[in-house]
Amino acid sequence: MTSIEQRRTLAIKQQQRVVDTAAPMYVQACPGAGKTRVIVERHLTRPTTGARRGRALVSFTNVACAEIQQRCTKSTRGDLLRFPHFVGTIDTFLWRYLVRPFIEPDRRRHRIDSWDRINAVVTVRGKSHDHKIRLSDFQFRHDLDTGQCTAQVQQSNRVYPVLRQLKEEGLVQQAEVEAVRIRTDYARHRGYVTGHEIRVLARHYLRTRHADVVSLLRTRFEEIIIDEAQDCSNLDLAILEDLRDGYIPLVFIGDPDQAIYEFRGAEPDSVRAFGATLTEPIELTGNWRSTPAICQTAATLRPRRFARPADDPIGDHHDDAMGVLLIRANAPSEVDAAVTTFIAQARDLDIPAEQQLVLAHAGRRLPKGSASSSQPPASPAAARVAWAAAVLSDSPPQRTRDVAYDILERALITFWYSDTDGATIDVLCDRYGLDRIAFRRQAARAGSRLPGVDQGTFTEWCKAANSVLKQHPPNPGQTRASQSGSLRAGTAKSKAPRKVAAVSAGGGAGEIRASVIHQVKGEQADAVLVIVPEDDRTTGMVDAWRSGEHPPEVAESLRVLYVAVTRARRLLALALPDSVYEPVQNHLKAEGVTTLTAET
Ligand SMILES: Nc1ncnc2c1ncn2[C@@H]1O[C@H](COP(=O)(O)OP(=O)(O)OP(=O)(O)O)[C@@H](O)[C@H]1O
Repeated sequence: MTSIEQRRTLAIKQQQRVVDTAAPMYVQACPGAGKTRVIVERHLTRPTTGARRGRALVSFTNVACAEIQQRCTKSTRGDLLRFPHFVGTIDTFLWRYLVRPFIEPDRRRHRIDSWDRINAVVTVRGKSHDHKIRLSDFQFRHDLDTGQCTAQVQQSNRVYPVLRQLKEEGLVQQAEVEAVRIRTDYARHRGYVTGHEIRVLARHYLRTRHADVVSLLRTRFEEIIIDEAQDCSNLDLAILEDLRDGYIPLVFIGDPDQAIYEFRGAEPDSVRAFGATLTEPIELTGNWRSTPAICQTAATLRPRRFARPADDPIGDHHDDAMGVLLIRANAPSEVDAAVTTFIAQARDLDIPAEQQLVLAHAGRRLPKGSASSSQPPASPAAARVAWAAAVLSDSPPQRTRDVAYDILERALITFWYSDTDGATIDVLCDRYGLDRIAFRRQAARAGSRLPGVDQGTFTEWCKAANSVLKQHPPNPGQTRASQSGSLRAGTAKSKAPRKVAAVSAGGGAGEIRASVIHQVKGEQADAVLVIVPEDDRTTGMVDAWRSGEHPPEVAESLRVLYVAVTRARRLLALALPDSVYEPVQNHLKAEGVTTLTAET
């Protein structure tokens, strides 16, 4: 048996190879392999040629970009984040280098990072009332052959209540068709572009002005590193194929087993196939994050056709003998008891609350009252303003603060000028002659004077909030266009404002965090509880897990489970219904995974 030092040396050698090898390169990394560290190291140590030629580090989320930024800054190399380099999201990269320079002068486009920036909402007429879902709650897919766009509601805590109603009334498909219609209208007729349109345009310019696009990129970048490559959609891969064919050096680094955006066309086979056109994969197989039992459990979840030995646990918990905790939880009501058991076990291991994470595939499976505070409610406007007031009183991260100010600014403009949908705050400021910076200051002042969310009913809160808005006219001497922009409690009249705002008390401090799995990609926690629900797919999914043959209808569910399991550093707990409890337990045991049982 090789010693831990030897195993770490091997893993560091693998990482070093990725740092040193010239592009093009395909890197297939296991969970916890330290991809970000390797990418930053490459950026720190490999020179670029020429003062105006840099490296592009492209990722899919702001969180991943922030991590890269933090590490460069920590190494006192903040210069590596600026010109001629690029560190940012794929959306910004495509916009800045493949779209914006080529837009025809007569076709104005306004880039927005989310459809929430123009308050775009999909309305579907229901039996008793209209159902509203934010356009940002849909995922879009582009058919490469026909150019046709389709939409799907994205699972999240905030979308669940309305999604349930739509399902009950058989209106989901209608909502999705309407989402495509609204999106097309905003993009075609008003020139707004978000990630999807940017990709469609990038592909268009790659086809119509291929030589120009490729020449710009080759002059500007030594290489382009694509992090979290498993999230590439079919459209992203088509764009990357064009870049590869233009001899642009690509470093394509990811973990296809963690591909969980199949609807967008992020299919692990396509990601692997594209990677293989660059080079033979360089593998990172050392897991710096998890215990041996967690690495073994992850290995059981990979499809047989890509089976490989469990990744090597080489981090701080490499010799932690803790087994995987199995908890029975049948009815949704038993989930709370499972969480209590999990917390008790985590406490026994001295794992603090902020290192405990409860995960489920869909928001409705999470324990009651555990809604995440980081996203505002979908509607009504008054609930969003209450959310903004509540989160701003708790020193939120910059991104949450920006969303909150955006909501307050919109509330103020709506209060004074009525309808604001379909335009960004910048456009509205232009329209009404407001100084953008002064207006943000005013919205911040109004926000700080909004009533607290812990007293009275929501009707009372709205009344008090309206009088605050009334004291903040955007222009001196302003009169209201109409009364229609006042905040209204709607059906939440007698509810507590905090509940309507969906913000947990104390901003979640000291409380356990719960999330849908899609929202914790790339993160880690000392203790993770994964809730496996009882539904019509559970048995099929567990059968596939046991056999290693993953048919298409459950393959992505198993990858989602894989992502969840691999977030854990020390304690992994699975809450399982009776129907699959024994099969999972037996399977893990047969695969040599130590399990612990707990009755709730
Ligand atoms: N060479 C190393 N020495 C010590 N710790 C390391 C090393 N490489 C990575 N780590 C640590 O391992 C942990 C996992 O790294 P990271 O989060 O970058 O993994 P990842 O490859 O992005 O995983 P995933 O895809 O599962 O999110 C981090 O805490 C990181 O600091």
